[in-house]
Amino acid sequence: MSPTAGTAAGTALDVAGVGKDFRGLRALSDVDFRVGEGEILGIIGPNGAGKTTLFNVICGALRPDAGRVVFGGRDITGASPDRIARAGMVRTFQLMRPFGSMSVLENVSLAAQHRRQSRHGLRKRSLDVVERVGLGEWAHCGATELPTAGLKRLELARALAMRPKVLLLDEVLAGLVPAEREPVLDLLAALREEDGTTLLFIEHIMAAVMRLSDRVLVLDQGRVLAAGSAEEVTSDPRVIEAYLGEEPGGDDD
Ligand SMILES: Nc1ncnc2c1ncn2[C@@H]1O[C@H](COP(=O)(O)OP(=O)(O)OP(=O)(O)O)[C@@H](O)[C@H]1O
Repeated sequence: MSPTAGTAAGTALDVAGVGKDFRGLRALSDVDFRVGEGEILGIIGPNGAGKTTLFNVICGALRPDAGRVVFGGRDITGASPDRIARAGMVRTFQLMRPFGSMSVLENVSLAAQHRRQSRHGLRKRSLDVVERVGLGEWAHCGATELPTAGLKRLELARALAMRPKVLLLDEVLAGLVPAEREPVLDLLAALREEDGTTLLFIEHIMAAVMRLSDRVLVLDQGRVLAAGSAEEVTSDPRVIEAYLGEEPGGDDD
């Protein structure tokens, strides 16, 4: 990871001209955007728009064919996911993959080991995070005993245990009923308010996008179709045609 000149102060993430092809299929094309420190960016777009591919490129799971990714002033294009996570950019996955033979706390501790800390510090950090996501009562239960909402919280806890500066959330609300979504949204808002965490979140549930985002990026066919406040993008006729028109509101997606 080499320092990159010219990154504006206060920019957490700079994605510049990113392109990605899968055997001739253009999944991302010239994607450009910046995220400020402590900003919350919602990412929306139709199925296949390239949202998850974008996360994979940012987090090092995929190497882009063009462009670069600069995190905290350092060019991380092509760095390994592990190295990027250690540097403080962490993602959650749409499909949760906890270690079923381990307890909730053990799963979180394992993630916490990514950041160097004492044994005592590690246990304390893991317990704090388990409490924070509301899984305190489940700490010593097997991870596979958790209901869907609990698995989502565990996925979030594992990411938080790595003390992210930038957190990328891939449909963290999917599969939750509205009453289960509220505490997760409150937690995400608190992460920014209390910890200053920068958040990027892919989401189909527009009520959540409207509530949480400072800014919204709309992807369509691998390109940035629009970017702006939630109000701006949701009233943009191109966005309505490409995405919102097909599934208005999306509250129970
Ligand atoms: N590993 C891969 N190999 C080949 N094609 C891929 C691969 N990953 C994604 N794609 C294709 O790239 C395009 C973008 O997919 P991606 O999963 O990034 O979209 P998305 O916006 O996240 O969609 P969804 O909302 O359905 O999750 C799609 O056409 C998809 O089929």
